[in-house]
Amino acid sequence: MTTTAGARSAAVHHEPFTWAVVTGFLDDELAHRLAAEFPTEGFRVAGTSAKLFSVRSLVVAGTVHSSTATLSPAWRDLASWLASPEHRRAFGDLVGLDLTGLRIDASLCRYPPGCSLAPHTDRPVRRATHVLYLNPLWRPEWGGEFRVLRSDDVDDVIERVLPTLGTSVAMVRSDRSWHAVGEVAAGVAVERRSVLVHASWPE
Ligand SMILES: O=C(O)CCC(=O)C(=O)O
Ligand SMILES: [Fe+2]
Repeated sequence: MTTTAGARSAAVHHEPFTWAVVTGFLDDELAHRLAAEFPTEGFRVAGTSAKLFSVRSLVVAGTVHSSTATLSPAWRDLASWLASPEHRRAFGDLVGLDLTGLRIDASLCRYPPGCSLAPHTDRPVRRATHVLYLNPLWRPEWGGEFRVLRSDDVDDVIERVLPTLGTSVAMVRSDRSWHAVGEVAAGVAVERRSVLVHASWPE
């Protein structure tokens, strides 16, 4: 599995919580293959907003989910790598944490047009989150941007990150880790695709 060991990460910010926009976490060729082979079957609906997004498990509590057997080789390899000690270290390096002993979960996400995610900090069981975007082309007017927020106000924005292939966002959960996803514009012909990776406190 070819991943990029030294992700081309921008600065890690520590205010008002620890977050970073990371580029090149996955090798370019692999990222393009994953985007081209992004599955569209086997998802379940999730979320609480009017327009729901859908998710599909890749890794559950450090174990590759059985349903990945139906995915392409590139996606099966990604799932194995996400469940590996090498990935745990790479993820920990992004956010400056030792993730030893934490639970790792990963899932695929699809946001259809009209879908958004209201400001939230993630649940306290989360220790750190890494969201990798799988959209080869994304225009700013399509919305769907990740918003790093200063508060629970959706317009109190520190940074907007377009969900383009090769970009990802890593953050450490805290009571101040406010973030949101802008609404994917109604009428765009694409959906917003991502892989959501969590390190959680053991239950
Ligand atoms: O998709 C994103 O950019 C962020 C998703 C998120 O914050 C979440 O699912 O908790
Ligand atoms: Fe979140």
